[in-house]
Amino acid sequence: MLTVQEATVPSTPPTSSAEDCSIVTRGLTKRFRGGQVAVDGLDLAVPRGAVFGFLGPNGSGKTTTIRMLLGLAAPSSGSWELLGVSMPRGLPAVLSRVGALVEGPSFYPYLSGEANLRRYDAADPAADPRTATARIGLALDRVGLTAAARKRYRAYSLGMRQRLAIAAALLGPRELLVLDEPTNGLDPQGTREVRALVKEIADEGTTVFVSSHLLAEIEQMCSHVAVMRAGRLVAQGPIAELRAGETVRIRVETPDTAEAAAVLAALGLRGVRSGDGEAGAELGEEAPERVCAALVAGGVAVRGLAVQRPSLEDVFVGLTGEGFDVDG
Ligand SMILES: Nc1ncnc2c1ncn2[C@@H]1O[C@H](COP(=O)(O)OP(=O)(O)OP(=O)(O)O)[C@@H](O)[C@H]1O
Repeated sequence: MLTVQEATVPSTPPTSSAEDCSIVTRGLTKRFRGGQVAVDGLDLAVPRGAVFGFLGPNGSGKTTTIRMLLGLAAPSSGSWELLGVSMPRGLPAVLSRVGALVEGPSFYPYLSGEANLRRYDAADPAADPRTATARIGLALDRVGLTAAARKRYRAYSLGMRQRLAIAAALLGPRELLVLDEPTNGLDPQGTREVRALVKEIADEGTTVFVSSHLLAEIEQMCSHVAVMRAGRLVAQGPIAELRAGETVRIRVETPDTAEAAAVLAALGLRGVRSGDGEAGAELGEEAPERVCAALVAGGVAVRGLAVQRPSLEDVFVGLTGEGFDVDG
């Protein structure tokens, strides 16, 4: 279920039932001491098994929300559930089922990846030292670092470093993985590695909640998205549903613009436009190859034909009436 909310209108709770969700928030709000409202009445519903993109420009409240979800910051008002358990009371019971990468763990450059994980695990009072070796081996395997386990951390590439940080969040079996801007500061190769890893982890059945200020990244990685702006939720839902409302257009490059427009109109296509060496229309249910055949049969010299799908950014602009002003 896609919900779109005006930044100025109080948000309505999403309709997904709480049992089907790994994260639910109701009216979650954080007001800092100076009076600044960083998160304002947030109603999130993160379905189990989703790769849920939490998207918003820098300063829109993503980290503050994640910190509240994990019990690292106290909300000013509102409530939330993780894995169906009411928080913050249930935190001790639930946290071992939740892996998180928020303020990236600091690793020792002179120790190997494996030794770093060993230290990290030893610092967790909830982790059983008797199973440490097996769990560390499994976590390294999951992030594809088994071969580099004995290599010193300082010799790791940026992507390997971030994968090790994710391994640290996977030192036990997790039902939910929360990643705050996991590709921040990575080169394109590292970004690809992390993106592929997130997909693999999700394929194994773990719900992944991942924040980013990069729309393209969320688009490539996630099944669902929530968009934040200035502490408020602007839209949330499955990306496929966001896309379902989009208008796909067909564009013909031709010197015969008037004739092309006539053929498009004769096919019953809506929104026909022509001029400046091209003609176009909304594709609707029509197949592009049929449009092409009709143009050629109609004597139109077709120099180029393109099906234009709006980017997710265009969809958001259409939904919210505003641009999505983010870096990258
Ligand atoms: N401890 C704090 N005290 C006062 N204001 C804060 C505090 N932490 C965050 N803020 C403010 O709250 C707002 C939301 O910040 P937050 O870090 O949650 O945003 P974000 O979307 O995660 O951005 P970024 O990607 O830059 O971290 C910002 O305006 C920020 O300056």
